[in-house]
Amino acid sequence: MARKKNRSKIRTEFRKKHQGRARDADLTREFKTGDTERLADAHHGERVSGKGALTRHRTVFGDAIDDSNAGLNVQLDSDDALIAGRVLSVHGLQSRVMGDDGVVYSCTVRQLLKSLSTDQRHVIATGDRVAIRTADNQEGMIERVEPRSHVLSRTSRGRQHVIVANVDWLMIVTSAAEPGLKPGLIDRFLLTAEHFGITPIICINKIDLVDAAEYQQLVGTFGQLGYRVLTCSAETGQGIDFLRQVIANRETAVVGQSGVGKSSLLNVIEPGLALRVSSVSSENQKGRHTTTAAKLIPLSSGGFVVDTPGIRQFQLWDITPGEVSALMPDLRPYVSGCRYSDCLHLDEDQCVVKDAVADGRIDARRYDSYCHLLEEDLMNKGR
Ligand SMILES: Nc1nc2c(ncn2[C@@H]2O[C@H](COP(=O)(O)OP(=O)(O)OP(=O)(O)O)[C@@H](O)[C@H]2O)c(=O)[nH]1
Ligand SMILES: [Zn+2]
Repeated sequence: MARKKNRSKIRTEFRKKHQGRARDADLTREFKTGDTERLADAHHGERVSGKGALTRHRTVFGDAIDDSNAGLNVQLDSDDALIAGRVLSVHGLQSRVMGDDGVVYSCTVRQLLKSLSTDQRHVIATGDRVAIRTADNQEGMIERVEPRSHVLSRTSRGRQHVIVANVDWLMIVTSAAEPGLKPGLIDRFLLTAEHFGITPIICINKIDLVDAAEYQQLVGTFGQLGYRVLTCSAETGQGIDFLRQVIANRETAVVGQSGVGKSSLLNVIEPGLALRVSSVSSENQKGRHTTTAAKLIPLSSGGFVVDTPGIRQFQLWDITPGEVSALMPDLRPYVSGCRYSDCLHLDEDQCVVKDAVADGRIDARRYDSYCHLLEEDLMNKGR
């Protein structure tokens, strides 16, 4: 009996050991024969092919080796350890990466990654989650880019240009007064959020300047559509604790018209940031999105905000007229009932959306906003 037990134990141990070796052998074979690297990369999420000397193959596949293989990792040289980090900003071939150790490293990009053929103009985007190999001097090399979740991007000459990657929230800042609230602008930013699959939060700032009751109906309309709306004041501090909680441990892109108080809000959310607050906006930021790079700002509560001129005015770059109604949760349920499958719900016959507006099932202001957007912005594009 004792012998039996022993044998089964030995078999189990042998199997474990053997499986470990097989896995190791597979990895080694892949790279030793490896003039073609097949980083059909569980990490990068893209099929990749290219050439390169892969002396550090175990590191590349580091996460793919499961715990039962921990023994293999122990044998690695200590300098083979990669640090996870977030790309704070990209400047040409250099990126600033905040490592999980809290240190900001100036990083280059590994040659193999640079040579990857992707749809993006740059392999690395602000907000990317990366694995870096570091040296003592706060310099490093980006070895791996993790798959991106939501991105804000725009298409330029047929190529997707990622402005910022891995964004959770789109914080749409408006002001109750000075400048007065523009619901149509909120609608546009909501479409942007819907288009990119990013959760919007509508912040009505400068609530100290008005009677909050004025906005109850508007807040109600957005709330009924399932959007989160909050009123706040950077001046009095109203709503700030809540806002701080909402964005803690998230990545939040901040958008909104000039002068609504974006910098002021961020300064009270994160004392010490000292973002410039301007009483009058003198800068015309139109078109600046083409040149202004996004920057991630770490928050002490965890998470990051992205606040750059290029993102602030960010809206509707890649949305076509036909897509808009599907991005509006109040119009969406009706669109399939229209007579024409390509109905734009403007002047067409037997339009179910227009019927729903006529009998109050769709808010008339929202429909108005939809018409304005299509007729004045999207259908005039390029004129
Ligand atoms: N009364 C009041 N004034 C505010 C509030 N928040 C900001 N302001 C004022 O509004 C003005 C504009 O604030 P900013 O924070 O610079 O606005 P911004 O949205 O960052 O503007 P840009 O940088 O031009 O995009 C400043 O004079 C602020 O002091 C608020 O909650 N209440
Ligand atoms: Zn229609």
